[in-house]
Amino acid sequence: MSYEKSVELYNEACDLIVGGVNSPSRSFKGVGGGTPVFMKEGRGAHLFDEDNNRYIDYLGAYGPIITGHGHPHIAEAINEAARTGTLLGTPTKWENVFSKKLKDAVPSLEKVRFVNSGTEAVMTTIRVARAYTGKHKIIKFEGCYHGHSDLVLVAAGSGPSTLGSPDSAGVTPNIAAEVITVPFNDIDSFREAIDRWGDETAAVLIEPIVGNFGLVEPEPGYLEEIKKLTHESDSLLIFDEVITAFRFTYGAAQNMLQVEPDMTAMGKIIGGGLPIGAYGGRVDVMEQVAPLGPAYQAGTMSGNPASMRAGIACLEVLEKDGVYDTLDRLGERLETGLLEQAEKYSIPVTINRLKGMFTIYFTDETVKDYKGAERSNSERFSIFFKEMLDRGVHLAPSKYEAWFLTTEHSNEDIEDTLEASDQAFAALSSYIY
Ligand SMILES: Cc1ncc(COP(=O)(O)O)c(C=O)c1O
Ligand SMILES: NCC(=O)CCC(=O)O
Repeated sequence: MSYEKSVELYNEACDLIVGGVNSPSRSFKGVGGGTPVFMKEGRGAHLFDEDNNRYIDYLGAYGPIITGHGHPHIAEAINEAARTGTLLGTPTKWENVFSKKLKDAVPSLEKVRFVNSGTEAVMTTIRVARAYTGKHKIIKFEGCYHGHSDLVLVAAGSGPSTLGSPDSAGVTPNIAAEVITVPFNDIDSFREAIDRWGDETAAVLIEPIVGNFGLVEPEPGYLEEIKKLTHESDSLLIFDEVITAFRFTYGAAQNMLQVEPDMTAMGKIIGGGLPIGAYGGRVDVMEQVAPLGPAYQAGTMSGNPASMRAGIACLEVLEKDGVYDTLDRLGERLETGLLEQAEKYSIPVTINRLKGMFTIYFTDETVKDYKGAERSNSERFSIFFKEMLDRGVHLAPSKYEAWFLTTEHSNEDIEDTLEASDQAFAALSSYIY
């Protein structure tokens, strides 16, 4: 495949934009370097780059694009918002319509607030928890990523881990000292942390199903025990469902897992591809927020009609019968095919999958925490990634991310992907053996 135009654009971008990208996850540093592909169009399950190469897309823009690129129902909602005012600076009925839709799907959201990104949503839940409890520290889990606000850039997975800096520079030691980190799926470590720090802990912040050191599910009973211990120490439980909300079911992961947090942060899918974040939870906790309470949070762009209407339209697509079963069926076919091929070429892999989201780890061990994901083979992932890209399959350029299926992937896309992966595994085995 020729990437001439991407190379040209990337060189130009490097002169103009720091690192040539507007989010570090988009650089190819995590896969040994190279030129990120410049896309000019997305259509359904496919992307088209500036050199007119076509890709089957499994990046899904890092998760939001669950209904495929340019979905007509969402496009129509955005067009309508463009015609009638993208930003009015007053309340609009769309905020009510959308809040009600979210609340109906996720009952723990007694009250909500819309913001503009997952980062903002999580950042604010922490502030609100501090206001409510009068305590300062938070407990988070190693390798979970919660956006780029200061407090959560400690032991962060995803982009920070990919670039080898899970603890960001520029976060002051005082702030870092407010964060206690424990390994995911290890209840004894959590118990020790809460025994030691519970009296000072405002909130326990967790991805109930992890998406940032690949996809990792909680072990049975783990979240229930976390919730019990958190409440025993008069701290609040916050679920970061920025990736997981509306990913596996029409609702949040908490609906499936049957564990309700005190507050939830959301983003990605609920914006239908436009910038969005939302947080919500128990009414007595949420009433800490201005103008009712003393915790300040605001936003010029918050609740803008375009994001609201795109989000509502996206949920209207997702609430149709059979959407999540289809994602599951396509995911299962891919998982089975990839495992068969890996075995054929004697390449040890582990796949963690839930419905239409999965991660392939180049390791023979079960991956249940960040350390396990970290031990998986980076070099093999990088080779596989590039071989797939060259064959028109677009994945996230990091072993810590996931593949995301959309409602627009067809059986043919899956079979074409498996044809490409068979060749990618063959090429990889020639590097190894
Ligand atoms: C679980 C989780 N929380 C928060 C964020 C931050 O969201 P955003 O990139 O919209 O700020 C992300 C982004 O990937 C995420 O995966
Ligand atoms: N899983 C982590 C992300 O999706 C981050 C995307 C970005 O920061 O560009």
